[in-house]
Amino acid sequence: MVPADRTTQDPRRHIVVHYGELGLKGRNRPVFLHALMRNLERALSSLGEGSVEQQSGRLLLTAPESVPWGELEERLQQVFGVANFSRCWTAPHDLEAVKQAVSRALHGRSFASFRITARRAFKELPWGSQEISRILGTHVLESHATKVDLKNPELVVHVEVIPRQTLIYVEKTAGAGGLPVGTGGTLLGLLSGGLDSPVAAYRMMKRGCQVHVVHFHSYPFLDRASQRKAQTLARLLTQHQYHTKLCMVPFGEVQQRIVSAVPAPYRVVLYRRYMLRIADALAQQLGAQALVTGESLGQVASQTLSNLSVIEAVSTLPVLRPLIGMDKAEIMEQAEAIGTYATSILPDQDCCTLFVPRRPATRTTLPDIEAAEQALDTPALLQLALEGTQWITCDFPETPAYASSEAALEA
Ligand SMILES: Nc1ncnc2c1ncn2[C@@H]1O[C@H](COP(=O)(O)OP(=O)(O)OP(=O)(O)O)[C@@H](O)[C@H]1O
Repeated sequence: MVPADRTTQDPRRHIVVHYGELGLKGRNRPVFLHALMRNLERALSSLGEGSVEQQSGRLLLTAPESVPWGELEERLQQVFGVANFSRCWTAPHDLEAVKQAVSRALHGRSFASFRITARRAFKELPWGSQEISRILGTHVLESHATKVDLKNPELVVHVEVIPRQTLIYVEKTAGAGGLPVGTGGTLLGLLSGGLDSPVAAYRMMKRGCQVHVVHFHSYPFLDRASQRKAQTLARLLTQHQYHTKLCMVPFGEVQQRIVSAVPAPYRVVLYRRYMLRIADALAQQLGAQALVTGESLGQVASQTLSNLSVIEAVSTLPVLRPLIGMDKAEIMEQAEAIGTYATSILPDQDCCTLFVPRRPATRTTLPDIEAAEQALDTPALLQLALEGTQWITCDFPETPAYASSEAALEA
């Protein structure tokens, strides 16, 4: 069977992108559209010369014909703000040309039944939607052994008449939904090597935020496994936002001081409070407006309501917890769907497994915890961690700078 696109003389692939929630944005819509167009350009930037153009409530993309459709599909499915997209064929406002474009779109396909769905975003033409459907329906019946089925067709031929041309497409691929990254502000996500925090970061990216990430590790007390996982996870997340800063914070020394000065049941809450203090300072440097964690109510001892409020009391920024009401099974399902599951379940020793007490306190109070912290020199601990922080930049498509920072970590 000859692939459909071989018959066209046009050396470019055309793609029509429909956006969902963005269309409801009223007078702010241009800002959201601009961000979506910029993100689509970035997503396709390494695939050769192409273009992204806005036309009448949809976006039209071109890419070199040599790029396999599967590769384009994979890239476009990662762009937030896209409701669906389709490979399309274009024709001028001329019915004979439209018929030819329909033939090109259907070339090599066999289907038992079909329907034409015509829409006009441009009404200054003599033919209406019904007439277009009738003429093109007859054309398809003449060229294919098939029948019309308006209710349950095997194939839907979409025809959209827009001001400068007519678009024809037959298959829609669902997009990622959400809002374009860059429209919701900047956040700093606390990224462990585990299952929950990458999902939390993803959910905020889907709402249009740029999420930089911070990972706390206990090297050289523990090996580098958690750092490698955090780096792989940051790289996976970068496919959706194109640029991520990953801060690697040495935390082992801080933990040792906590262990030596504070009653064992309080350790985990104190670890978290110091993580948030450090993250808060890094967020200020990054211009981030809030922190994000993968906490979910009741999942472990540090995630009871009383402990969560004692922990967040140290942050000057809002602490967002997009997974707070989700079950572990739901989070795991999401991790699978976004491609982080396989990395998250790789064995590692998270820094918080170091010196974990047998019976962590599940109901701490702020006065008790603040009294316990009196035994610690908090500014000195923060300085120690911040001075040792390593900054890694992840870009998508990947750059040599990323490869070199990764090599440095391996050393
Ligand atoms: N080593 C770490 N580096 C960065 N953030 C961390 C680290 N450990 C924990 N966190 C943050 O604290 C949250 C709660 O961690 P905790 O270990 O209590 O729960 P968890 O359910 O195992 O989370 P996760 O699956 O994300 O590791 C994490 O979701 C993450 O946002």
